[in-house]
Amino acid sequence: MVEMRPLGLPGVFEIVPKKFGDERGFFSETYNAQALARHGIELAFVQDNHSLSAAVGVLRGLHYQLPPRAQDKLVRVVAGRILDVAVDIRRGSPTFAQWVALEVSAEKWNQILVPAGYAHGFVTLEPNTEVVYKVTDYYSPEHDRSIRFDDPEIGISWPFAPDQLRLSDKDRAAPLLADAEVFDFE
Ligand SMILES: Cc1cn([C@H]2C[C@H](O)[C@@H](COP(=O)(O)OP(=O)(O)O[C@H]3O[C@@H](C)C(=O)[C@@H](O)[C@H]3O)O2)c(=O)[nH]c1=O
Repeated sequence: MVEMRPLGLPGVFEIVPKKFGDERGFFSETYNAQALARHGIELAFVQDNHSLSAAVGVLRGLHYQLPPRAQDKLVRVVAGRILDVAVDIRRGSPTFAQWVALEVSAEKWNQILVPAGYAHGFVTLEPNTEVVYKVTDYYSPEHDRSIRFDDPEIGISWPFAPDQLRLSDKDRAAPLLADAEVFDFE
C-alpha cells in the first residue's frame, strides 16, 4: 500500500509507503513494484545507492546520466532530513528548466520519484543524514553529468546562503544549464 501525490512536474511524485508500528518498532515495504504499477509506474531498478552526509548544508547535485544510461531515481531518507530537488532538463519540454522541491525525511517516511530527463540534487537539513535510493541504470562515469546548483536560469531557492553550503569540487565546477548536454523532449 502506497500513497502517491503528483508534485507539479510530469512524472515527479511523492510516494508514502505504509508503516506498521508496534511495540517492537515498525515494518514497512519501502518498495513494491506491483503497488507502483497500479499507479501506472513500471520501472526496473538495478542499483541501490546509500550516501551519508555528516554536516547540515551538504549539497549534492544537480546530477543526471545522459542517454542511453539515463536513470529514474526513487529516493528516501533513513536518517535525518533533506530538501530534494528535481529539474526538468528535457530541451523542448513545456516545463524545461522548471524545478520542484520536496522535504524528504526519515520522520515523514516519504520518497520522491525523479524520472529520467530530470537533474536531481538535495541539501541536508540535519546532521548525519542518510539517503538511500534506487536507480534504473548502472553508474556510468562517461554519462554522468552535473549542472550548477545555483544556475540563475533555474533559480532554485535553496534554504541556505551559498557560504553555508558544502559541495564537492566536481559540483562547484559544474556548467550552467545553457552549456550542458541535456535530454531531448520526446
Ligand atoms: C553516483 C555513484 C558514485 N560512485 C562513486 C564515484 C565517486 O568516487 C564517489 C562519489 O560520487 P559522487 O561525488 O558523484 O556522489 P554524489 O555527489 O553523492 O552523487 C549522487 O548525487 C545524487 C544527487 C544523485 O542524484 C546520484 O545519482 C549521484 O549523482 O562514488 C559510484 O561508484 N557509483 C555511483 O552510482
